Formats: sequence, structure tokens, C-alpha cells
Amino acid sequence: MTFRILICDPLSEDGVKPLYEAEDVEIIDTPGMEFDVLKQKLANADAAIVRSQTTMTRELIEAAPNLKVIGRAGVGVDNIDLDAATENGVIVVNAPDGNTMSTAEHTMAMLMALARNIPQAYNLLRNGRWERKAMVGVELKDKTLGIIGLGRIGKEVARRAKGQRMDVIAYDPFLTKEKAEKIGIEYGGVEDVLKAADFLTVHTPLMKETHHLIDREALKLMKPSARVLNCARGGIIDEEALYEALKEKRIAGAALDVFENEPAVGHKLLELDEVIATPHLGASTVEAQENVAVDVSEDILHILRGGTAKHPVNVRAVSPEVMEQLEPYFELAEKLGPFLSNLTKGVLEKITIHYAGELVQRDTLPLTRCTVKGILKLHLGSRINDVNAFMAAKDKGIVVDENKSTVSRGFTNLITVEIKTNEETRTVAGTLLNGLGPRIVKLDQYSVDVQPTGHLVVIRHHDKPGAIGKVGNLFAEAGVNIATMQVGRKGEGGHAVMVLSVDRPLEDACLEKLRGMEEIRQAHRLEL
Ligand SMILES: NC(=O)c1ccc[n+]([C@@H]2O[C@H](COP(=O)([O-])OP(=O)(O)OC[C@H]3O[C@@H](n4cnc5c(N)ncnc54)[C@H](O)[C@@H]3O)[C@@H](O)[C@H]2O)c1
Ligand SMILES: O=C(O)[C@H](O)COP(=O)(O)O
Repeated sequence: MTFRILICDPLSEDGVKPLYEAEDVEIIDTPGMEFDVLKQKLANADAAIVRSQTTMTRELIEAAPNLKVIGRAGVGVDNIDLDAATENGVIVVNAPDGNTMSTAEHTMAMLMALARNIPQAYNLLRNGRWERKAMVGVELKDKTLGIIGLGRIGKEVARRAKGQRMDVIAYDPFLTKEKAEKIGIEYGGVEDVLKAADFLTVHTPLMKETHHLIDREALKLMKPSARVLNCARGGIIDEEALYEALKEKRIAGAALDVFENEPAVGHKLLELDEVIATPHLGASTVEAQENVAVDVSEDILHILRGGTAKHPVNVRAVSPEVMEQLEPYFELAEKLGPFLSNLTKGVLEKITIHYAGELVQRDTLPLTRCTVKGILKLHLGSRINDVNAFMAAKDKGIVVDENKSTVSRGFTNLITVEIKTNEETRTVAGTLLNGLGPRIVKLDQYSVDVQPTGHLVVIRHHDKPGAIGKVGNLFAEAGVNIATMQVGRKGEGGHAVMVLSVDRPLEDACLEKLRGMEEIRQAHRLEL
């Protein structure tokens, strides 16, 4: 059997050698194809390899009936429609480690170039101007580098910045004060990092939660002498807000390797003298390109020949027999985690999943994996899947525990998820109702009956006459229709909980008003 592998973006020749040497592979190496050509070539491809240039849309994936694997020769998979791939049974793999060093080094190169105006001075000199006074820079020593996103690349940048004798302060949802101290940096919340930074660098994935993480409000918190860097993904920093801040001298400079729309030729940010930029070169070194191409080629070959993926992004590692028994529970498991983690404050330390009722007889590990994935996905994005969820939790120092008991409080099956953070411990329990699908039946100590889907608002309040009416009025004024409302309480006049499902998301201003009401202890808006 011969496998057809389509190379859609330029890859390292040495890196793809294993593919060329394989006897059972035919390579179609035509990087930079127009959409229609790509669609046509995908029609009979078994695998495709992309970098960040090619966007693997649903239309392309659905037009490829033989496609079994998409390999991302790099880290970010925001250019691949993962839902479409999963729905069509296409495994997506990436190369998470191969370009870490190169991207960290590129960030440091940008940091130094930004501090010393190197590109601007070079441009002037090439134009015959020996300018020294206008090109005076700043030292890095004793300056504070703020890092948002302390994963693989963020950590390497921190290490290098310390070598430059900089102070480092970082925020990452998995970082605690203790962990930060261990690596010799300071821990801070996002606001602390923004306020303290002389230089700010972002190293998160691009996803719903990090889109425009650095927006107008965030930039307003920064010192006017501060400079910002983005060598992660365009879209994490709001480009319009950055442009305004630079024009109004509220920020001193920016170094950008990535843009919301690439190629960013002619972008208005590039007209500003305070901006230096590169065309998405973070991973563009001989070494990184060879690493990622080798990793992804090996993984693709292995999968096509019937093996298991090494760096899967979207697959579920469950045998067909186990899958058949557990299938209906996956939706419940997948919803409970994000429901609870959206409500929980603090840095995640432990996840415990408790199974009761008929589930006790089953191999529940795949459900546990699925729940952990749902919780971690909130911060780690689409790279977390059922296969790598446990590994990712371990990596972040999070304990995962599973236990079973026959006591199911009258339900045929019951899954209880407990999340312990450095600030609180919260639980949610759910069941699968025959014919009605997943239901949340308990939130902390309160009994509820909530369908975990759509736009939800979860409120902790004081059980007082009029509290429910006030919430109803506020929603009515905001034009938000309440579809269902569940109220639970411990006893009369004590603490209580409301879970509302609404027809459209609550706007920020309305959520703030809700939080400001004297009867309300906490209010969260979520979308499942
Ligand atoms: N410029 C380039 O060429 C280039 C090269 C490689 C990677 N990248 C980008 O860099 C990103 C990071 O890569 P990595 O290998 O370090 O990934 P990683 O998964 O190791 O680290 C990402 C970190 O971001 C943290 N995070 C998630 N949400 C956050 C939030 N709201 N606030 C703060 N932190 C948050 C996560 O907890 C995690 O620790 C990739 O997703 C990719 O898009 C760019
Ligand atoms: O996510 C990544 O790995 C980087 O953005 C690299 O992208 P590239 O493969 O297009 O250089």
C-alpha cells in the first residue's frame, strides 16, 4: 500500500528525509498552493503537513475523504479546524518541543533590538545618516520583564532574561508563588505584571480566552516607558489598541513577530518608528525546522502504518469496546470540568473524580481523562486532548485522582468532580438521564437540575426576599431572556445558589451590575 502525503508549506529538506526514504510513501511537495489547488490535491491525500501559512478549513478537510492525519510542523494549531478534523476522523499531530529554543532566542533578539533601536539605526545608516543622539537606547539590566504565559517558551525566555540580570515577573494560570520562587522569578496576577513591566512579552496560545488579552485597558495599566513584544500569535495583543497607545506615547515601543492577519505587509503598525518587526520568524532556524519536520514526519508515518500518535492534538485513545460502553458519558464528563473550573478561583492543585452507580463496573479512566482535558483546556487550549491530558496535568504539578463507590444518591449513575485550588475546593455532580442527556444535579452542597449547555449564569447569593426578583429585573432591563432558572439553598436565610440559562450572553456591564448587588456574593457567566 502506498500512502500519499501532501506537503502544503515549506519544510526542512533534511527533516522530511524519513518520508522520502520510505518505500510506502508518495510525496506531493507543492508548498504555497492556492485554495482550489490545495482542495483538489487533498482529495486523494492520506496525510497533509502544514506550518502556519496554510489554513486547514472545514471545507478542505471535508473535501479529503482519504485524509487520516494532518501534521503541524510546529506548535500552534490555531490554523487547523480541529472540530472538523475530529468529526471527520482525521488525527491532528504537532511538534510541541522542536522550536521552543529558537522562539525563545528570537524573543531575546527582539528584546535587545527593541531596547537598543538596532533596526531603526541600521535603516538610518543605510540611508547615509550617522545618527547617534536620536538612537539612544535603554539597558536591560535591572529592568523588569513581564511574562504572560510561562509554558515551554515563556520559561526559556525567563531563564535568558535572568542571564541579562533582568527581574522577571510572570503570570500563568498554572504558576504559584512557590513555583515562581523555585525558578527565581516573581509571581503576579495579570495586572501586577502589566504594571511592573518595563518590557512585556506574551507566550500563550491564541484561543478564545487569550484573544485580545492585551487590550486597551491592559495597555493603560502599563508604564509609558514600557515596551511590548509578541512572538506568540497575532491576536493576543489588540493591534488597534497597540497602535493608539504608541501614537499617544502611552507605550514606548513594540516588537512583533506575529500579526492578526499574515502576511502583514503594509500594516499600519509598521509605519511607526517605535515598532520593530519580523515576518513570523520565531521558529525559522535550521535546527528548529529540522526538529519539527522530523518529529511530524515520524509521527505521520507511524500513524499511517497503524501505530499510535506520539503528539496527538485531537484523538481519543479508547478501544472500540470500551468506547461503546462509555460513549454516552463523554458529553457529561466533557461538560462538568469546564462548568466547575469556570467558577473556581485560584491556581489548580488537584482534580478528583468520583464515580458512583452503574459506572463503578466500567473502566472509567477514559472519562477521567476527558474530564481533566475539559478542565485544562480552559488554559492550555486546543492542544490538550484525551491522550495528553494526564501528561499535561503532571507537567503542571496537578494531582489527578479517581475513586468509586456504590452510593449514588438515587441516581443510576453519578459523576462528581472536585477541583482543589490554592484558594478553595468546589464540587459539581452530574448524571446522564435516560433520553434527556447530561444534567448537573449538585453544585457544591446545593441540589440543582441544570442542562449543561448554552449560555449560563451561575450566582451565589444570600437567601433574602426579593433577591431572585432583582436578578430577574436586571436581566429584563438588559433584554436578556431567561430560559430556565434553578435555585438551591442550604436553609432559610443562608447562602444560596442560582443557575440560569439565558438566550444570549450577558454583557460585561450587566454582569458588573449583578456583582454589585448587595444580595449577590459571586456571579459567573459561562458558555458550554
Ligand atoms: N513566533 C513563532 O514562530 C512561534 C513559535 C512557536 C510557538 N509560537 C506560539 O507560542 C505559543 C506558546 O508556545 P509554548 O510552546 O510555550 O506553549 P505551552 O503550551 O508550553 O505554553 C503556553 C502557556 O500559556 C499559558 N496560558 C494559557 N492561557 C493563559 C492566560 N490566559 N494567561 C496567561 N497564560 C496562559 C498556559 O498555561 C501555558 O503554560 C504557541 O501556542 C504558539 O502559538 C510562536
Ligand atoms: O506555532 C508555531 O510553531 C510557530 O508559530 C511557527 O510557525 P511556522 O511553522 O509557520 O514557522
